[in-house]
Amino acid sequence: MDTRVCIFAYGQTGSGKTYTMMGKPGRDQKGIIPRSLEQIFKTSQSLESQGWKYCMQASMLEIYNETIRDLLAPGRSSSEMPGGKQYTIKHDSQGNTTVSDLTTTNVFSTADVTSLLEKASHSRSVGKTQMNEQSSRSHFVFTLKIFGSNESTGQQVQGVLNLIDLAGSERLTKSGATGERLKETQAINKSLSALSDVIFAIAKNDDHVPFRNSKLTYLLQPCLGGDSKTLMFVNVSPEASSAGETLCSLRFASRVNACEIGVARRQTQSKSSSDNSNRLSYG
Ligand SMILES: Nc1ncnc2c1ncn2[C@@H]1O[C@H](COP(=O)(O)OP(=O)(O)OP(=O)(O)O)[C@@H](O)[C@H]1O
Repeated sequence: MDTRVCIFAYGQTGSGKTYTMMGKPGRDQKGIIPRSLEQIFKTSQSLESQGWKYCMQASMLEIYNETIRDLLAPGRSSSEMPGGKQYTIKHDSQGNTTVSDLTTTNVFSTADVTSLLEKASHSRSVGKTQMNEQSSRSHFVFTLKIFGSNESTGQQVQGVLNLIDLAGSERLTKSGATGERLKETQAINKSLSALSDVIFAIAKNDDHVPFRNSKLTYLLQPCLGGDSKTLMFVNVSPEASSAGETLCSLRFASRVNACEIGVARRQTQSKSSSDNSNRLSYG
């Protein structure tokens, strides 16, 4: 049985999505990723006394111009040309997702994850826009797979946590994008609108949900809707010059927040787990 969770950071370029998800390493300003991992490791340790043993596997990828890149691949650096391996996404009948050839690393502590995050941040596609000196030009997806087994009761549980730093939503004129940057911005905007199409199709209970319209939505298909839990942070910039973008982001947030897209069911039999959420939470 699987518990699947997605947490997104959405917003205009430079509004603090990466800061929200990663924090500032080394300055004790932790983001959602290190905080979640700390919590997970703490909880797994506290459950040891009840016979639970956990195995955790992390992977990190980015989707840049609709192409998957493995951020933990040996020898990977941001100067590498895109292309090379063609990573393909597969879902099995149980809703387990695999990406072919993607590096998956066993992690045993928060320190392990921190060093992987550092490695991944050096490999991420960044570029300079008028809005942000170090702008993320890709969607970043951190995935933690958790396998738990209880020696005394024989129970087994599985979970998947996806933490996603989306590429910045931005209007072409404002971002100052030309050439490659323009192509990137168009790809980003297209995939963000594919994400909202999927969310709203699930909310409306449409027969067809267009998961296949972008790599991001196809990758996350089993983790969106159904029994899964999804949370979205919307980051906005307080500057007056960003008012137009802020309004767009807030409009998007209020539409998303109005979505009730399913009932998140508790999937584990662990006596200690709480079941206080029966609604997918957006916004
Ligand atoms: N709450 C905050 N406190 C302190 N600094 C912040 C905060 N939010 C953002 N920053 C800083 O603002 C700058 C832009 O933030 P960040 O890179 O997180 O934006 P972003 O939304 O991820 O942008 P992009 O989409 O272009 O990648 C960074 O230098 C970041 O450290």
